[in-house]
Amino acid sequence: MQEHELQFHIQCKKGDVGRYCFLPGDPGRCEKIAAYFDDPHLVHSNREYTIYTGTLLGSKVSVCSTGIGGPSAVIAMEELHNIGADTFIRVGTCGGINLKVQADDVVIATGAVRHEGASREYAPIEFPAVSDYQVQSALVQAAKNLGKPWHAGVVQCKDSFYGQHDPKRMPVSYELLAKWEAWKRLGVLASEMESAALFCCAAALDVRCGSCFHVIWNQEREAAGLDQKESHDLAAAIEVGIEAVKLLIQQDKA
Ligand SMILES: O=P(O)(O)O[C@H]1O[C@H](CO)[C@@H](O)[C@H]1O
Ligand SMILES: O=c1cc[nH]c(=O)[nH]1
Repeated sequence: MQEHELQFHIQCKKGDVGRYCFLPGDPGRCEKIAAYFDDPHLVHSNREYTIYTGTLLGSKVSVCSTGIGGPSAVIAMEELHNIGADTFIRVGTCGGINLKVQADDVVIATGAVRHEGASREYAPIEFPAVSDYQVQSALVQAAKNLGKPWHAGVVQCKDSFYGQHDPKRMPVSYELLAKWEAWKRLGVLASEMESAALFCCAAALDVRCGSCFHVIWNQEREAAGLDQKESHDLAAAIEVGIEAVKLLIQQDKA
């Protein structure tokens, strides 16, 4: 598809989006992220894809929601890349796994477990789903600059939200429970759904991608009787993402 044509799913064309794109799952998060831009405007909304564009430090930036799961996330990345985007930051939510990860913390992904399907159509399973080093470093620096509680490490991605939260009821519980135990023993920080596919798609397209997350809860802390906290205020994760893009814009200009 040509860059001047409307992209099939996001219904945008070259000029509509910036080089830097935020990728939340929830379309309702786009307006909240765009509120941090200078001169934000709604570009288009189609299916799960809602797109706003504005500027940060004078550079054009956009936010495009991706919906839930890898397949729709990589469609967004492919089509945004077709029309000029080359730097992506997923600002998502996750559920903690590692006991040190608490509700309201910010998790920054260094890599993602590929327990999902979409990444397999980009890279053989031996290939690691890792975030871009520059984006990852900018996210860590941003969390430090803003004084937010943060953790950097591996996140787990899967295709079934209820396979994470109610694995015993699934016919393949033997596999889900055994692998979940492995993620715990390997120190995996948290569970979400899109980064593995996005990181592999980014490698295939030769673009930069990183992820940061708001921790909603931690089912392992709850199971251990440590707490039952739940938080739905994503402000810290959004602010870390915005600050990271500002750092990247400054580095790219230099
Ligand atoms: O809040 P978002 O960004 O959608 O991210 C997480 O929330 C959804 C599941 O509730 C999945 O998309 C998961 O990755
Ligand atoms: O527990 C959670 C929370 C958000 N997203 C997930 O995929 N899992």
